[in-house]
Amino acid sequence: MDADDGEQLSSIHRQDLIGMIRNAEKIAAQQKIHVELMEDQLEKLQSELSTRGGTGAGKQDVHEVVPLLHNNSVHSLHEELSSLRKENMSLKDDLEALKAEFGDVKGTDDRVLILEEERSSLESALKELELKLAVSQEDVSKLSTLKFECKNLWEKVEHLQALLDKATEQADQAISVLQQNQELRKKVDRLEGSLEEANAYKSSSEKLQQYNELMQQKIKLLEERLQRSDEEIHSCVELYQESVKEFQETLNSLKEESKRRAVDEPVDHMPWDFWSRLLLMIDGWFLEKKISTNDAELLREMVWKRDGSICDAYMACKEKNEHEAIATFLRLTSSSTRAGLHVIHIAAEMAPVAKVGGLGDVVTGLGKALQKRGHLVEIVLPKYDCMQYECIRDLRALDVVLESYFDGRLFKNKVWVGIVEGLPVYFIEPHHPGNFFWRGEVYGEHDDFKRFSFFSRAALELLFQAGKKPDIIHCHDWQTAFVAPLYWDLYAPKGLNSARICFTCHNFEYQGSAPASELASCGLDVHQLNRPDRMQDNSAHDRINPVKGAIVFSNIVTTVSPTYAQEVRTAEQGRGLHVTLNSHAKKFIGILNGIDTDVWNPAADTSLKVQYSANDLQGKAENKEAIRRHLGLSSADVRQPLVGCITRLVPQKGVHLIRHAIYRTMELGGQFVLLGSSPVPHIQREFEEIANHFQSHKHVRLILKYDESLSHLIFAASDMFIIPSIFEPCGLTQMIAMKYGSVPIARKTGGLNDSVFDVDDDTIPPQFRNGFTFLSPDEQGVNSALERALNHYKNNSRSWQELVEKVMRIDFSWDSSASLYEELYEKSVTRARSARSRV
Ligand SMILES: Nc1ncnc2c1ncn2[C@@H]1O[C@H](COP(=O)(O)OP(=O)(O)O)[C@@H](O)[C@H]1O
Repeated sequence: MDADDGEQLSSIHRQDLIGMIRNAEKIAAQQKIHVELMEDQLEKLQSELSTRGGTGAGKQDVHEVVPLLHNNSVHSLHEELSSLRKENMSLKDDLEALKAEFGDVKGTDDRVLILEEERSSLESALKELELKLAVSQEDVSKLSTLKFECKNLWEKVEHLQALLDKATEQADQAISVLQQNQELRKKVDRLEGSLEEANAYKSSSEKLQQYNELMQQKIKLLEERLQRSDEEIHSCVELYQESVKEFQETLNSLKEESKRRAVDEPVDHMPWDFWSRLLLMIDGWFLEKKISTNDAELLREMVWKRDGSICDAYMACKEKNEHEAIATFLRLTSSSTRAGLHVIHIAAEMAPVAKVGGLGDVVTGLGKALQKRGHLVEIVLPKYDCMQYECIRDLRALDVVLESYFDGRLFKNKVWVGIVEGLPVYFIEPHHPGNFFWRGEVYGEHDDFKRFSFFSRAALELLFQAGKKPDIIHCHDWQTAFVAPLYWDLYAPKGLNSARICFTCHNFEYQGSAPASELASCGLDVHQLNRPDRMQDNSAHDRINPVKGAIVFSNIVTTVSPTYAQEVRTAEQGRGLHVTLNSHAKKFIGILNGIDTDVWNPAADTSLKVQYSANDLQGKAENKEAIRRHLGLSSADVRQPLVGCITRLVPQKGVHLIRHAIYRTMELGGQFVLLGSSPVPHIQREFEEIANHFQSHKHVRLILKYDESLSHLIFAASDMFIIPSIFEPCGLTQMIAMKYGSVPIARKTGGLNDSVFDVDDDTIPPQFRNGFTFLSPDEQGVNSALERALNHYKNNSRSWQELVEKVMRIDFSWDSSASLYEELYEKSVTRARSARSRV
């Protein structure tokens, strides 16, 4: 509107100015004409005057009149003229000024044009704004409907929230009911267990009663017989005297025979390495087709019996070439008798060459213990790139190619032999493009299922092609669980049928289940095996479960402690397999692991600063001092208790309770050393932060790595050892700790419950009490045991020392556990033999 006004004003002003100019010009023109007319009149008058002045007489008059006239009119004319001129001049000036003003007006015109353009652009912008206004008005109307809807929704949400609150309340009630149910379930399970035991006890006491009656009858008979024989005795005395003579003669002949037998006694002075080397040499000859199956079998048995003649033969041909050596050995292949069982372990771990956890310790410890008891024990392992090769003696590749089936074709394998801890070991190196055991790790690869199903099949193929006739094939954990179905489905029909299968599950948390189709790669029939009573996973029907397969297909199923064997038969700890275990309960048993006392013996442990024993504990104190110095901990107080912990840092081990124990020990005035590492990144990070926090602390140190020799030092140096596991199938560290005089503080679960008994528990016979235990897996639980232990240590040093000596003397060797395995093996083999002979 302003622009319009301006424009209007300026156009009026302009027109006025033009009008004024035009008027001025008109007036100027008229004035000019007027001036010209006046000038013409003036000229005419002048010429008239000059004419009149020429006549004489008359001139005087005229001169008199004319000058008057002339003077007046000319003067007025002049005045008129000059005023006209002035007027004209001022008009000209005005004209000039008007022209200048006109020029300004023209400039104004241009500005007006620009303003005009601006106005039109403003106009279009205005239109746009109007449009937008219209749109936003529409939006506003929509918004108000939305607001309305929103309000409605809000009311509904509030209503739902109320319902949710109600539902949560009900769910809480349901959970508490569920928990009560679980408690009840547990109680029922326990009662069932007790009932079973009571039944067993009842039946055995009934048998005992029958037996007593029988015995009494027998005693009666014997008494009668005794009376009769009294009478006979007299007559016999004579005979006896005669017999004495005869006996003397027999005795002499027996002495002779015993002398002869002594020559055939097993050679005990040769180390196990020697016998294993002999065995591998014979197997090598057989696989390289240099000796026959029969000869190999006979020679193996001689080695197995530690026969003196085969030892002599080896000594005799030490310097000879292979051909002569074979000839010497073949001369020995005369008749021989069987001594013990032939046991072959197929496993993914073996300490110390390929150890990740307790499984490795079991394979070696049990293997050595069985070997000592007179059984022939062999181990089959994958040939990992990351093995401790320095722990293998006489490692060599056999000149033979072992072909085994996988994914529809045959793959070549290289077979290596070597001796580990005195045991003969076969290492299988697959020539498969997957480079299965060339990963720098034992486990944790994306294709573990493939890697270990391949290995299980190749291991059986090796036994088959080597013509072995084992009594027991013992497989471990899900990695070699495939052996059980492979043996019965594929190898027993081929002729490798002498064996019973024993499967040991070291931890039911790891079951290796996979999509069913993956089972076909190793040659198993998916269709036949993916069934609820065979290998089908109990919670996912399109998956197969190798551990379940081994439970179903093995003759003996064991786990690593009696308490864990009970625990895994419940829904909570069986991880889905409790149903399977319960339906195969007859062949399922828990046997507590032992520890390898050749490796874990403070009196002979070369990793220690000073060796020591229960009879002389001075060395233990020196090791404590040494580790404090080594780790930069304070040594100011010799009596300050040191708590140790060596573990994989995984949830099973109660990592949050370990963390709590570190801080609580510090508060109670103790020192804490943790050695451990975690495959779980966030746990590893969390402990790295704690380690950094205590980096230069005087009383706490965390070493986050795997370090075998440091572990020996910590066991020896610590006064107490904490194991707050959430669940623990067996656990070895509590036993190792005790062997080294470190008193265990442990949660009552699995194998810990079978090996650690509380010093304050009156229900346990005093001779078995050996540590501090707690039941509830929480901080209060840890505190209660930790505080009791530290108080005992501080306030009763005499009694503490007695406790240390006592725990060091407990026998945790493999001897008793190996004898239980031996018994299981023998029973199973005997059953199979009698079944075969019946057929
Ligand atoms: N960081 C470590 N460094 C050295 N040895 C370790 C470490 N962590 C665990 N170990 C050893 O591994 C074995 C653990 O066996 P066990 O107690 O049965 O637990 P798991 O088999 O569940 O790991 C023990 O011999 C223990 O000394």
